[in-house]
Amino acid sequence: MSKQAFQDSYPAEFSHCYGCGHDNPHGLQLKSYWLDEEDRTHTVAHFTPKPYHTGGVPDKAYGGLIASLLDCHGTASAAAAAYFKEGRKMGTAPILRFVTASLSIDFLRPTPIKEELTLYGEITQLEGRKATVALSLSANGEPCATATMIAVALKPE
Ligand SMILES: CCCCCCCCCCCCCC(=O)SCCNC(=O)CCNC(=O)[C@H](O)C(C)(C)COP(=O)(O)OP(=O)(O)OC[C@H]1O[C@@H](n2cnc3c(N)ncnc32)[C@H](O)[C@@H]1OP(=O)(O)O
Repeated sequence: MSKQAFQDSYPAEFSHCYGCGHDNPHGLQLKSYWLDEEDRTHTVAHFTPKPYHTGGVPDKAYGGLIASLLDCHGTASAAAAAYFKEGRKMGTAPILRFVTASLSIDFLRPTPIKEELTLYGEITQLEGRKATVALSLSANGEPCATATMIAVALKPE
Protein backbone atom coordinates (compact mmCIF):
# COMPACT_ATOMS: atom_id res chain seq x y z
CA MET A 1 0.00 0.00 0.00
CA SER A 2 1.15 3.54 -0.72
CA LYS A 3 1.62 5.65 2.39
CA GLN A 4 -0.61 8.53 1.36
CA ALA A 5 -4.27 7.79 0.77
CA PHE A 6 -5.77 9.20 -2.43
CA GLN A 7 -8.20 11.24 -0.34
CA ASP A 8 -5.34 12.84 1.60
CA SER A 9 -4.33 14.61 -1.59
CA TYR A 10 -7.74 16.26 -2.02
CA PRO A 11 -7.46 20.01 -1.58
CA ALA A 12 -9.43 21.58 1.27
CA GLU A 13 -12.37 22.59 -0.92
CA PHE A 14 -12.96 18.93 -1.87
CA SER A 15 -12.40 17.46 1.60
CA HIS A 16 -15.89 17.75 3.09
CA CYS A 17 -17.37 14.58 1.60
CA TYR A 18 -19.38 12.52 4.10
CA GLY A 19 -17.83 9.31 2.79
CA CYS A 20 -14.19 10.27 2.44
CA GLY A 21 -13.53 13.90 3.31
CA HIS A 22 -10.72 14.22 5.81
CA ASP A 23 -12.23 17.52 6.97
CA ASN A 24 -15.60 15.98 7.83
CA PRO A 25 -15.40 14.84 11.48
CA HIS A 26 -18.86 13.21 11.24
CA GLY A 27 -18.05 11.28 8.06
CA LEU A 28 -16.69 7.83 7.28
CA GLN A 29 -13.23 9.15 6.29
CA LEU A 30 -12.59 6.29 3.89
CA LYS A 31 -8.98 5.98 2.69
CA SER A 32 -8.13 4.40 -0.67
CA TYR A 33 -4.75 3.21 -1.95
CA TRP A 34 -3.15 1.39 -4.86
CA LEU A 35 -3.35 -2.33 -4.19
CA ASP A 36 0.17 -2.76 -5.52
CA GLU A 37 2.65 -0.01 -6.35
CA GLU A 38 3.59 -1.86 -9.54
CA ASP A 39 0.03 -2.00 -10.85
CA ARG A 40 -1.89 1.23 -11.40
CA THR A 41 -5.26 -0.34 -12.24
CA HIS A 42 -6.25 -1.96 -8.92
CA THR A 43 -7.09 -0.18 -5.68
CA VAL A 44 -8.00 -1.13 -2.13
CA ALA A 45 -9.59 0.39 0.98
CA HIS A 46 -10.51 -0.96 4.39
CA PHE A 47 -13.32 0.07 6.68
CA THR A 48 -14.63 -1.30 9.97
CA PRO A 49 -18.26 -0.30 10.58
CA LYS A 50 -19.37 1.20 13.86
CA PRO A 51 -22.27 -0.38 15.80
CA TYR A 52 -24.55 2.48 14.65
CA HIS A 53 -24.01 1.59 10.97
CA THR A 54 -26.48 -1.22 11.50
CA GLY A 55 -29.14 -2.22 9.02
CA GLY A 56 -32.39 -4.00 9.92
CA VAL A 57 -30.71 -6.33 12.39
CA PRO A 58 -27.92 -5.46 14.85
CA ASP A 59 -25.12 -7.55 13.32
CA LYS A 60 -25.54 -6.49 9.67
CA ALA A 61 -24.49 -3.31 7.92
CA TYR A 62 -26.86 -0.75 6.44
CA GLY A 63 -27.00 -0.91 2.63
CA GLY A 64 -26.53 2.85 2.34
CA LEU A 65 -23.22 2.52 4.15
CA ILE A 66 -22.09 -0.06 1.61
CA ALA A 67 -23.19 2.23 -1.24
CA SER A 68 -21.31 5.17 0.32
CA LEU A 69 -18.11 3.16 0.67
CA LEU A 70 -18.29 1.87 -2.91
CA ASP A 71 -19.11 5.38 -4.14
CA CYS A 72 -16.13 7.04 -2.50
CA HIS A 73 -13.68 4.26 -3.27
CA GLY A 74 -14.74 4.37 -6.92
CA THR A 75 -14.39 8.12 -7.41
CA ALA A 76 -11.05 8.16 -5.59
CA SER A 77 -9.81 5.28 -7.74
CA ALA A 78 -10.90 7.11 -10.89
CA ALA A 79 -9.06 10.26 -9.82
CA ALA A 80 -5.89 8.32 -8.99
CA ALA A 81 -5.97 6.57 -12.37
CA ALA A 82 -6.52 9.83 -14.21
CA TYR A 83 -3.55 11.48 -12.48
CA PHE A 84 -1.43 8.45 -13.27
CA LYS A 85 -2.48 8.54 -16.91
CA GLU A 86 -1.38 12.17 -17.10
CA GLY A 87 1.91 11.34 -15.41
CA ARG A 88 1.15 13.67 -12.51
CA LYS A 89 1.33 13.34 -8.73
CA MET A 90 -2.12 13.24 -7.16
CA GLY A 91 -3.34 16.59 -5.91
CA THR A 92 -1.25 18.68 -8.29
CA ALA A 93 -2.95 21.44 -10.25
CA PRO A 94 -5.03 21.47 -12.33
CA ILE A 95 -7.12 19.44 -9.88
CA LEU A 96 -8.74 16.29 -11.27
CA ARG A 97 -11.90 15.41 -9.33
CA PHE A 98 -14.45 12.80 -10.31
CA VAL A 99 -18.11 12.57 -9.37
CA THR A 100 -20.41 9.59 -9.64
CA ALA A 101 -22.58 9.67 -12.76
CA SER A 102 -23.82 6.11 -12.30
CA LEU A 103 -23.43 3.45 -9.61
CA SER A 104 -25.02 0.03 -10.04
CA ILE A 105 -24.75 -2.27 -7.02
CA ASP A 106 -25.52 -5.95 -6.54
CA PHE A 107 -25.93 -6.83 -2.86
CA LEU A 108 -24.86 -10.47 -2.76
CA ARG A 109 -25.23 -11.31 0.91
CA PRO A 110 -25.75 -9.49 4.22
CA THR A 111 -22.62 -7.61 5.26
CA PRO A 112 -21.40 -8.23 8.81
CA ILE A 113 -20.96 -5.15 10.95
CA LYS A 114 -18.26 -6.39 13.30
CA GLU A 115 -15.68 -7.34 10.66
CA GLU A 116 -13.23 -5.23 8.76
CA LEU A 117 -14.55 -4.73 5.24
CA THR A 118 -12.26 -4.72 2.21
CA LEU A 119 -13.07 -2.74 -0.91
CA TYR A 120 -11.39 -3.41 -4.22
CA GLY A 121 -11.52 -1.26 -7.32
CA GLU A 122 -10.39 -1.90 -10.87
CA ILE A 123 -10.27 0.84 -13.47
CA THR A 124 -11.57 -0.97 -16.52
CA GLN A 125 -11.80 2.05 -18.81
CA LEU A 126 -10.57 5.63 -18.76
CA GLU A 127 -11.43 7.69 -21.81
CA GLY A 128 -11.77 11.46 -21.94
CA ARG A 129 -13.51 12.61 -18.75
CA LYS A 130 -15.19 9.23 -18.14
CA ALA A 131 -13.90 6.33 -16.03
CA THR A 132 -15.49 2.94 -15.53
CA VAL A 133 -14.63 1.26 -12.23
CA ALA A 134 -15.47 -2.32 -11.20
CA LEU A 135 -15.90 -2.46 -7.44
CA SER A 136 -16.38 -5.05 -4.73
CA LEU A 137 -16.80 -5.12 -0.98
CA SER A 138 -15.98 -8.23 1.02
CA ALA A 139 -15.83 -9.44 4.59
CA ASN A 140 -13.61 -12.35 5.64
CA GLY A 141 -12.75 -12.89 1.97
CA GLU A 142 -16.40 -13.36 1.01
CA PRO A 143 -17.81 -10.84 -1.47
CA CYS A 144 -20.89 -9.10 -0.04
CA ALA A 145 -21.48 -6.59 -2.83
CA THR A 146 -20.19 -5.83 -6.31
CA ALA A 147 -20.74 -2.67 -8.30
CA THR A 148 -19.99 -0.86 -11.52
CA MET A 149 -19.42 2.87 -11.47
CA ILE A 150 -19.25 5.47 -14.19
CA ALA A 151 -17.33 8.42 -12.80
CA VAL A 152 -16.97 11.69 -14.67
CA ALA A 153 -14.26 14.27 -14.14
CA LEU A 154 -15.56 17.68 -13.21
CA LYS A 155 -14.87 20.37 -15.76
CA PRO A 156 -12.07 22.68 -14.61
CA GLU A 157 -14.51 25.53 -14.00
C1 LIG B 1 -21.54 17.08 -5.27
C2 LIG B 1 -20.22 16.93 -5.82
C3 LIG B 1 -19.34 18.09 -5.75
C4 LIG B 1 -17.94 17.87 -6.20
C5 LIG B 1 -17.11 17.15 -5.22
C6 LIG B 1 -15.93 16.44 -5.82
C7 LIG B 1 -15.13 15.71 -4.79
C8 LIG B 1 -15.30 14.23 -4.91
C9 LIG B 1 -15.10 13.56 -3.64
C10 LIG B 1 -15.86 12.26 -3.49
C11 LIG B 1 -17.14 12.19 -4.26
C12 LIG B 1 -17.98 11.07 -3.82
C13 LIG B 1 -18.88 10.62 -4.91
C14 LIG B 1 -20.17 11.36 -4.91
O1 LIG B 1 -21.02 11.11 -4.13
S1 LIG B 1 -20.37 12.55 -6.09
C15 LIG B 1 -22.04 13.14 -5.78
C16 LIG B 1 -23.06 12.39 -6.59
N1 LIG B 1 -22.93 12.72 -7.96
C17 LIG B 1 -23.33 13.87 -8.47
O2 LIG B 1 -23.82 14.74 -7.78
C18 LIG B 1 -23.14 14.06 -9.95
C19 LIG B 1 -24.32 14.81 -10.58
N2 LIG B 1 -24.20 14.79 -12.05
C20 LIG B 1 -23.46 15.71 -12.70
O3 LIG B 1 -22.92 16.64 -12.10
C21 LIG B 1 -23.33 15.56 -14.18
O4 LIG B 1 -24.39 14.78 -14.69
C22 LIG B 1 -21.98 14.91 -14.61
C23 LIG B 1 -20.80 15.77 -14.08
C24 LIG B 1 -21.86 13.48 -14.07
C25 LIG B 1 -21.90 14.82 -16.12
O5 LIG B 1 -22.24 16.06 -16.67
P1 LIG B 1 -21.30 16.87 -17.69
O6 LIG B 1 -22.16 17.85 -18.36
O7 LIG B 1 -20.12 17.39 -16.96
O8 LIG B 1 -20.75 15.79 -18.67
P2 LIG B 1 -21.47 15.05 -19.89
O9 LIG B 1 -22.93 14.96 -19.70
O10 LIG B 1 -20.95 15.68 -21.13
O11 LIG B 1 -20.86 13.57 -19.73
C26 LIG B 1 -19.48 13.34 -19.88
C27 LIG B 1 -19.34 11.88 -20.29
O12 LIG B 1 -19.90 11.04 -19.24
C28 LIG B 1 -20.98 10.26 -19.78
N3 LIG B 1 -22.04 10.13 -18.77
C29 LIG B 1 -22.60 11.11 -18.05
N4 LIG B 1 -23.53 10.61 -17.23
C30 LIG B 1 -23.54 9.27 -17.45
C31 LIG B 1 -24.27 8.19 -16.91
N5 LIG B 1 -25.20 8.38 -15.95
N6 LIG B 1 -24.01 6.96 -17.35
C32 LIG B 1 -23.07 6.72 -18.29
N7 LIG B 1 -22.33 7.70 -18.85
C33 LIG B 1 -22.58 8.96 -18.43
C34 LIG B 1 -21.45 11.02 -21.00
O13 LIG B 1 -22.11 10.15 -21.93
C35 LIG B 1 -20.12 11.52 -21.55
O14 LIG B 1 -19.44 10.46 -22.15
P3 LIG B 1 -18.77 10.62 -23.57
O15 LIG B 1 -19.88 11.03 -24.49
O16 LIG B 1 -17.73 11.69 -23.42
O17 LIG B 1 -18.20 9.27 -23.87
